[in-house]
Amino acid sequence: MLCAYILNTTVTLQIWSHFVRSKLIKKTPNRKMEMHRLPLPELRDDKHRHKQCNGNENSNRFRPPKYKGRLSQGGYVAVENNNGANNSQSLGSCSAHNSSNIAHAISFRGVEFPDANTLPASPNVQQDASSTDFGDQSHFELCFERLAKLGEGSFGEVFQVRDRSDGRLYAVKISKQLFRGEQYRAERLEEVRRYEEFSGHENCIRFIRAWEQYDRLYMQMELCRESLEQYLLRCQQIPEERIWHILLDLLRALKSLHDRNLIHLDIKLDNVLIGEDDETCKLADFGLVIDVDRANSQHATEGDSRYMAPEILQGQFSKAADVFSLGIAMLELACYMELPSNGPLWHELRRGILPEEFIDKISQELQLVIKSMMMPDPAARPTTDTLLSHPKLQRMQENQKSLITSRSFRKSRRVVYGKVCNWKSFAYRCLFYLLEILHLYKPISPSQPTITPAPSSPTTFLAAVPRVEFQLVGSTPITNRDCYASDFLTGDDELELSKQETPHVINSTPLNHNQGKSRLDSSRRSSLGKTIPTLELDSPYSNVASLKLFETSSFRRKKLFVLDYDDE
Ligand SMILES: Nc1ncnc2c1ncn2[C@@H]1O[C@H](COP(=O)(O)OP(=O)(O)OP(=O)(O)O)[C@@H](O)[C@H]1O
Ligand SMILES: [Mg+2]
Repeated sequence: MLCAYILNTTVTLQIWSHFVRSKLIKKTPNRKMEMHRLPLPELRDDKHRHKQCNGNENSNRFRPPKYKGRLSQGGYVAVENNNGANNSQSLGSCSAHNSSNIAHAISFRGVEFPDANTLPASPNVQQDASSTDFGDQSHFELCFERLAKLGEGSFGEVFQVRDRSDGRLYAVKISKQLFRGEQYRAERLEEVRRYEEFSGHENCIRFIRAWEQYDRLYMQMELCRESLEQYLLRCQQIPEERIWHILLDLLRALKSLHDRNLIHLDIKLDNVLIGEDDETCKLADFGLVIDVDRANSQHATEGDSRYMAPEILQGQFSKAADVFSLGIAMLELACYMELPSNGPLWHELRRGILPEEFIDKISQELQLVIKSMMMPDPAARPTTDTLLSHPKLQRMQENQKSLITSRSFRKSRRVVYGKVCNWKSFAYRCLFYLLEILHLYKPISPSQPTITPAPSSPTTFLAAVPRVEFQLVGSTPITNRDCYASDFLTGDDELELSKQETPHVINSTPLNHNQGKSRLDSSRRSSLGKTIPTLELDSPYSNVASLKLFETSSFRRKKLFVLDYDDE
């Protein structure tokens, strides 16, 4: 009996001591104990990670610590999203301790660019701010609609997206690998610093913002048409004048890097993008950019072997290496030549032997420039400044300058004229107002428009129909921008096309300026055009026009509603 009592008391005491110990440990965690736990295996799959973080508070222990505020040595600002609702967007299913699940803005721009240090609230969050359960949706998924994949490199995947807040199109690069550790993360974040640094340059990609979430880096930037690689594959034969322009753009971009003692180390056709204007070339992918001095003292990463300068094999990193890469890229572009990544031809190209069957296709002037850029000895290669002072490139720069001057002159003339017109109309209005007060002028009261029966002549018909303003969406086929629905429609409700019983399509202003015709050749028209069945073209002028719906081939894929005129 006594034994049973003692045993019972011991067990109870043990349970109590265990309970008290576990409570104490929870309040004051034993750091040593935590540190001696075996590390968790790194999980690559996001889904697995999320499941784990649901059930395990310590799942974030072996992730790199998150920096809050500015680092001492020229560090970055990693700011938690200021929007309260946004902060909780990914906490719906994960522990609040998991800071990598919260989207952090990344910026090196400092306090003078407050926008860069905060993430905009996602439209979904604004809609339902009371709710904290946003599921597993990341900031990217909440704020952007993913439209297409634009490309992929060794570090990231790039998507064409639509920003839900402003409806505009952008490119977002998402790092392919999860941050493996603080060193790897710091390397990836360096790209943000460089993108921000060169964002204002005409020949570098315009950068919007960056953030990190779920141990990945996201970079939002301007959307470009295509890379030079894609452009070359599409065009194959690029006119030499265009090659010179591309060279000029890239030399300018490279000069701005070299002036800051930085080297790109990854110049190649894939990393040059063509801007929205379809002309300007922009340098992208600043992932390997490094300070020249640091490159030789520390480990710098070499880029694509097809474009690599020979001295990189000996670990010599210099500005001349970038000049070599640009030279060989120009050779590829001008001669439509596939560059080897190794083998005898690789070595020949680096000994200054350029295959004649390719190089003979281009002018002596361009040949000399490319050969000088590809000199085996880095010290013998021209600098970006020397290259920019080449007579041909000088002439081109002067032409561009005078073009810009005349363009800005025309623009300012338009602005001044607009302002004068505004003042004129303001003065007239004042005058009429004064005359009205003095009873010297009486404004005519608007009368109800009367719709006359069917016209006997086109001119009387046109005068009778009230003019409803109608703006054609999209690009160029018809240059007179303002067309009027009443020019080609009749009926009770001019704007509802489907309700039109027998609409009249008449020979109106757009036809007189028959610009749409030259844009699309007839074969393309017949394949793209879809006549709208509800429109019967029984007007006296229907022999000249029909209404068609086109889909443009522009990369923005806007649906355009254009008028097309059939002659037959
Ligand atoms: N802003 C953009 N607009 C359109 N396409 C883009 C844009 N940025 C990148 N791309 C496309 O995505 C591809 C990969 O992008 P990027 O070169 O930045 O990735 P990466 O992983 O760093 O590449 P790399 O293997 O060269 O290091 C580019 O070659 C280009 O085709
Ligand atoms: Mg790249």
